[in-house]
Amino acid sequence: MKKNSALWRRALFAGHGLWVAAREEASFRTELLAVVMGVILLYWIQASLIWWGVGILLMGTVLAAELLNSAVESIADLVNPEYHPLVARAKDYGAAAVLVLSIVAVLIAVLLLWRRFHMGF
Ligand SMILES: Nc1ncnc2c1ncn2[C@@H]1O[C@H](COP(=O)(O)OP(=O)(O)OP(=O)(O)O)[C@@H](O)[C@H]1O
Repeated sequence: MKKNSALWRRALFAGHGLWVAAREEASFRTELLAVVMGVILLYWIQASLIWWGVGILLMGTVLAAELLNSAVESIADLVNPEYHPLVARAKDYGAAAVLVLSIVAVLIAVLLLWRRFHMGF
């Protein structure tokens, strides 16, 4: 496999990864839905620029973590398609990373709403 291909080709590979994840991974689709809801929420409460920045950063981080988790799952399934406790551990760690970031995102959304309706911006 040729390495370091042209930028446009690498962007195509990345776009293909996004497309496959959206098609194959239910968790990724759920998180895309959460991102749409997050954007609607930020728009609805007329969030300030800094909160838009925080929100976009968090949403992008959750999506990126899910993609990395899916990458780990694919490699684990390739290396060992049968049950193995280390595969379980690797997959559970990946899922835990996404869970931690998702909890952080929800807590920050609650903080944002609390600030918006109790203190304004
Ligand atoms: N080969 C395996 N060996 C041991 N445990 C496994 C194996 N495959 C899956 N598991 C267990 O099942 C869980 C779900 O794995 P699966 O590959 O189905 O991920 P998923 O449902 O796509 O999860 P996610 O929502 O994180 O993408 C893992 O976290 C792990 O505990």
